[in-house]
Amino acid sequence: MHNLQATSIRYLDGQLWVLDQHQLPHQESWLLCQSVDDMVNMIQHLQVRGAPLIGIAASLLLGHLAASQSYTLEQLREAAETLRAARPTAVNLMNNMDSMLAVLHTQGIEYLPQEAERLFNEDVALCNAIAQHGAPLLGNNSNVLTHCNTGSLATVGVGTAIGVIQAAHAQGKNIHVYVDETRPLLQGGRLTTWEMKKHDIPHTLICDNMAALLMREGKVDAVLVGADRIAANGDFANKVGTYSLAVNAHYHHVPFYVVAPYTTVDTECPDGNGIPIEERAAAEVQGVSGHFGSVNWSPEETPVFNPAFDVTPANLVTGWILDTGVYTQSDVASGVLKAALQSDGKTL
Ligand SMILES: CSC[C@@H](O)[C@@H](O)C(=O)COP(=O)(O)O
Repeated sequence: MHNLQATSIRYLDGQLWVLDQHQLPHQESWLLCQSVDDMVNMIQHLQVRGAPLIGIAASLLLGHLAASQSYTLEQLREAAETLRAARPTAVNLMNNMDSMLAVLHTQGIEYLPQEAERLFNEDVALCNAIAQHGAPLLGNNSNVLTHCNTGSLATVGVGTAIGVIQAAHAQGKNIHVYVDETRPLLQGGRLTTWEMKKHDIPHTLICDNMAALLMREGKVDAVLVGADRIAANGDFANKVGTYSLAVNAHYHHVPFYVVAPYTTVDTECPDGNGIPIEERAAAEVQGVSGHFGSVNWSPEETPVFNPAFDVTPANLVTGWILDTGVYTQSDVASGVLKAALQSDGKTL
C-alpha cells in the first residue's frame, strides 16, 4: 500500500499507526497496529473512533495484512468478519468490511490493499463534498451547536458536521460554535475543542444539559450533528444526547441538521427501531478514567444504564446533509435520498 496520512491514522513505510484519542488533548501519541486483536481493542476502547474512521481503520489493517502475503483468503475473510463485529452501531464499519470482502471474493487477496486505499481516498472526497453542500446553509454571524466529535478525528477527511462548520468559517463567515461536552466520554470536551482550537474557530464549551437554555435565549441558530447509521426513513443513530438536542431544537424552532457520507446510510434498515445500540461499561458513567488517572464518584456497584448512542426520529430533522446533496423531510419520505444514492452507483 502507498503511504497514507490523515489527522488520526497513518500508513507509513508498511506500518499502520493510530493516534491514541484517549490521550487527547493532553498528548499526541501514536500506537502501532499490527494485528486484528490490536485493531479490535483500539476500536472498542475508542482510541480510534467515529463512524467513518473505524471503517477506514479496519480496511487499512486488512489491506496491510493482505500486503504482507502471509494470510490465506480464509484467514482474511475471518479477520474481516471479526473487525466487522468490533462495534455494533456505526454501519460504516460493516459497509467498508463488506466492500473489502466483495473484493476479496471477486478479485482476490492482492486487490485488498488497493481497495483499502480507495476507501481512504473516497472518505476524504466525501467529506469535501459534504462540506461544500452544507456550508451555504450557515449564514454570517451564526451560532452553531454541535455534539460529540465529527471532525478529522472521526474521519480521514475534514469531517462531517465539523467539516461543514470549517468550510463556512473558511468562506470568511463569522461562525461561533457551542461545543457540547458529550457525557460520558467527553468527545466534545476533549476532541472537538482540540479541533476548534487547531482551526482557530471561535467556540465555547458547554455541559450537555445547558443546550436548552441557550436555545431558549435565542443563542443557537443551527444544530449540526453527525450520524453512526441513517435508516431508510431518515431516522438516525448518533452519540447519546443527540435525541435530546433534537427535541430541544424542535421545541425552540432551531434548524437541526444531520451530516454524514453515504457510507453511513443503511438502506436495508427501514427505520430507527432496527438500529442496534451499543451498551457500554458501567464504569464510564460511575466516574472518569483518562490522562489524569481514574476517579469513581458513585457508590460501588451503583446500577447504570449506558447506551453509547440514541436514535433521533426523522420528523425532528430539518435536513440531511450528505455528499450527494441536502435532503428535506419530504425528499427522504418520498425515497429521493435512496434514489440519489442509487443513481450515483452508491447502492450499499
Ligand atoms: C463523523 S462522526 C459521526 C459519529 O460517529 C459521531 O457523532 C459519534 O457518535 C461517534 O461516537 P464514538 O463513540 O466516539 O465513536
